[in-house]
Amino acid sequence: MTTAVLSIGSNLGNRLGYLQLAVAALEKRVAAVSAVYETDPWGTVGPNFLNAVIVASDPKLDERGWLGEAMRIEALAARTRERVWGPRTLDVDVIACTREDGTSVSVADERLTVPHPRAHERAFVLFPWLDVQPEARLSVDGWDVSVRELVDSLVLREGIVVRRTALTLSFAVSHAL
Ligand SMILES: Nc1ncnc2c1ncn2[C@@H]1O[C@H](COP(=O)(O)OP(=O)(O)OP(=O)(O)O)[C@@H](O)[C@H]1O
Ligand SMILES: Nc1nc2c(c(=O)[nH]1)N=C(CO)CN2
Repeated sequence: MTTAVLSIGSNLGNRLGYLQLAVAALEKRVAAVSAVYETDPWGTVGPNFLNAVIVASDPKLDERGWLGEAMRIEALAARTRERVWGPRTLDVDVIACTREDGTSVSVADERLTVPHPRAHERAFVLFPWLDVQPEARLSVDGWDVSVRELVDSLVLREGIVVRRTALTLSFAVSHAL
């Protein structure tokens, strides 16, 4: 059993519909879903994104299984990769992964890096993450830091660059996994 923090984003087509597709595709494994945020493109140009964060648990998946799920769900949204960080119907990233005993997964190879190596500098990940795990912590360059502190320092440096919307994503509540 592992629990994953997944970041979802869309800036092409029916953005809210694609985020909802991602939540629905995870079915009863979804434990929590953040608010939906409208965000300026970070590190790229193009249309604004809608972003959110999902917490999901699965008794059978490890971190590589979650990457497989992320890719499966992107394929459901007909995600294409024309250029790096180009507009996309749906992006699903594995931000962090925790084992049943509470320990955090740490891996880095050519296919998968967890925690996600750029999560700590992305307001579009950190703000929604705090909605669903207010006490979340993240390993950054080997240092264990609170996500709230990361958000506070981002706000000091860049100001508020994400906007919480009234849009919502619905999910099936599971009581027994
Ligand atoms: N934690 C992770 N989550 C998702 N993909 C990852 C992760 N670590 C490594 N990858 C690899 O990154 C590859 C490229 O992913 P993708 O094209 O979605 O990048 P991106 O989301 O546009 O950029 P970024 O990784 O900066 O968010 C994937 O094929 C996957 O193998
Ligand atoms: N606002 C925002 N900017 C981005 C996003 C994203 O989801 N939201 N994803 C990126 C590559 O994964 C690059 N830049």
